[in-house]
Amino acid sequence: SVSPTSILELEVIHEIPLYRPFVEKWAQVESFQARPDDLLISTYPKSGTTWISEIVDMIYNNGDEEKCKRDAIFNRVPFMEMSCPGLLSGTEQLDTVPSHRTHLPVQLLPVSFWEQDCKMIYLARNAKDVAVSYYHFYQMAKMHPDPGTWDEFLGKFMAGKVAYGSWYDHVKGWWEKKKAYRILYMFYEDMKKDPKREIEKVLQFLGKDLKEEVVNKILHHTSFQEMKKNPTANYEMMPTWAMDHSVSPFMRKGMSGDWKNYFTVAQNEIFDAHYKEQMKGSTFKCQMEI
Ligand SMILES: Nc1ncnc2c1ncn2[C@@H]1O[C@H](COP(=O)(O)OS(=O)(=O)O)[C@@H](OP(=O)(O)O)[C@H]1O
Repeated sequence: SVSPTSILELEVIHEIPLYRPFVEKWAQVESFQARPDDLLISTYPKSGTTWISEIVDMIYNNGDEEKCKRDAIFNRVPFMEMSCPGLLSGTEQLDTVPSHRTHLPVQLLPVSFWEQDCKMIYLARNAKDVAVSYYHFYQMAKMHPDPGTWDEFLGKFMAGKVAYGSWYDHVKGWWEKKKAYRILYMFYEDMKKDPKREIEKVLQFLGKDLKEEVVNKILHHTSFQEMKKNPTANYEMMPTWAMDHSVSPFMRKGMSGDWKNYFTVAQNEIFDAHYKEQMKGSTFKCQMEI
């Protein structure tokens, strides 16, 4: 039988596969006017966007947890290119907030962000864990086409035939841009290893000085365990027609190295060879586990 999700297909815009409703409202994204003091959080999907967004909101609110529970994370740090019938689009929300998030590759980012020289935080996560997390997300978030089997999905991921295209091009594109723009390039694996140090890097980048007890509060509030049970951080405030947490929770495992539970030995060998080829010539380095 054909499930409603399996009849959805991605559109392609400037060679990047993307959700149809986003593409239909593309003109609004392209013409978006960033302000010089806007902060942009940029990631390939499933790389820890929600985690770094919660950290940034806690920093802006000086570690006040109650203030950070004022609304769902997807409204506190709006998703720039998001458009979905029945929900406020990202560009409609952006005027009222200091920080935005995007999954766009560099070539699709509205030019105003470059022109205004906005500060940007890019967060990368190793490709294998991203693929596993994305596979689960494809199943629970209803705007996706049917991912097929894990093996089929992994093939699509490697070929860049998933929403937002190639992980390899995405991380490399932003890696190059950081040479010329104000980009703090972070890694999910570093955040898992030493979250306090990484929060301090963000503070420094934003020119914020907070007392150690406040930093410790941010650390606690943004841990996986706390965010998983926090309805304003765990996406349970999304309507169930958009996300079904009973299929797979948005806050799934929050660990590094879960790919080992999914990749077969053969898949891993093929993946490693392909990875080497794709990342050839780049100085980008990422830990596959911690
Ligand atoms: N606090 C914290 N600590 C560690 N890990 C965390 C945290 N918050 C979210 N996550 C994990 O991040 C994955 C979701 O990524 P994104 O937020 O980028 O998803 S999205 O692209 O915005 O849909 C998803 O990863 P997986 O668990 O591997 O699926 C989340 O569990």
